[in-house]
Amino acid sequence: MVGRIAKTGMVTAAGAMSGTSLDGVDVAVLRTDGERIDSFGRSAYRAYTQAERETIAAGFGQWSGEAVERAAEVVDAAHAEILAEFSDVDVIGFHGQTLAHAPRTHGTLQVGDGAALADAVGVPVVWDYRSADVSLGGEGAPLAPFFHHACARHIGAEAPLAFLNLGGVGNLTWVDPRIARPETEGALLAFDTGPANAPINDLMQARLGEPFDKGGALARRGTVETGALELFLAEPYFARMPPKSLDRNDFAEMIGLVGELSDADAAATLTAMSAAGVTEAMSHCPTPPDRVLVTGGGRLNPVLMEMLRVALDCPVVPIEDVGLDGDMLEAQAFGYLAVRVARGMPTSCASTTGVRAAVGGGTLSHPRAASAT
Ligand SMILES: Nc1ncnc2c1ncn2[C@@H]1O[C@H](COP(=O)(O)OP(=O)(O)OP(=O)(O)O)[C@@H](O)[C@H]1O
Ligand SMILES: CC(=O)N[C@H]1[C@@H]2OC[C@@H](O2)[C@@H](O)[C@@H]1O[C@H](C)C(=O)O
Repeated sequence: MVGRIAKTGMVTAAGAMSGTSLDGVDVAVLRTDGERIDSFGRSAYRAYTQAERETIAAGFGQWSGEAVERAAEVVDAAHAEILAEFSDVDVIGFHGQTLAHAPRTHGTLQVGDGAALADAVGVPVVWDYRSADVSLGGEGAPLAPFFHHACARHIGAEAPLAFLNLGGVGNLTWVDPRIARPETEGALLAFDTGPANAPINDLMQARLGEPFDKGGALARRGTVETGALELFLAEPYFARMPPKSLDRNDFAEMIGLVGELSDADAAATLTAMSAAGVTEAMSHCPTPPDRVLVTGGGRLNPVLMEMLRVALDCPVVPIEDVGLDGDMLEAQAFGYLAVRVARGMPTSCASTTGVRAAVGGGTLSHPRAASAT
């Protein structure tokens, strides 16, 4: 039936992700049955303009009101534009844009209207991935771990390994690929490691009017201020047992810790903080992973990568080393999860978000014209 998703077999999904660093929208296609990855397909990127970025950023940390509505309009329009080129897929996974995330108190907010997007593109859309998990007591994040598990099996990994996403916020997934189902106890442990690029970007913007520290060039010229690093590591977040998750700006005050330092020393110290969050995280892994596969923009920062290599006891490599796409992994994840949601399969469990029982989070919206047939 037009606009319906086959109940079995491989389907083609496009995932769309707008991450916390607000560079733009990533879209990536894959073929999957919601369990196994068959193949990866084409991808596309739609950058936000500076004006769009500012409109979305004005909504950060807010739960409702005009700034949130304006941000949602920008997110909807950008996604409708880029996804118009993907109307040939069976299902779209639409993450939306996280504006605020406080699972224990307020909940979690990803703006973007998946029902309207389904109508606009003419393809079923899975969206609002995090709310169900939060309403059942989970953190609502991270959600990529079930996909990381599928990736580990796809690349033929035979021993526990870790996926590290270094976006605005960092998140780590420890995977035992020998366990067939991600929701089985012992297959996964996942949580946010701490800030990754967000404080570095904020520093660069505030001090130099640049969006990020390209190639870690500024940090490379600086010296790490160990006093500030120690204060950072005293944050109770690091001692907390996982699962745990963060909002983009939860560590925004870190900029204050480096306020008196030169630009280069401040950049070096914030970069060291990101690496230290990951080092702390490794101590929570059930067994030492045999390697860490790094995804997200932070893998392109050689200073951050060097700090991780010095601190960790196993190889730390960009995820391209195993043939995966570090720019598109999150978009692929939400395409993969869309198929799972459409087929009633779980997308998170106690060891990824802390939710009591495995849950399939996400709303499936069919294009209205198609569902009327
Ligand atoms: N060449 C580079 N050198 C240094 N840093 C880089 C480079 N390229 C990207 N980055 C950093 O990576 C960031 C983008 O990372 P990414 O696209 O993974 O974030 P995101 O997906 O928006 O975040 P999240 O995963 O938290 O939602 C940039 O804002 C920048 O800080
Ligand atoms: C609430 C939210 O949007 N969290 C994001 C953010 O960006 C990285 C980290 O914090 C992770 O928890 C999550 O994104 C990835 C894609 C995830 O859910 O796996």
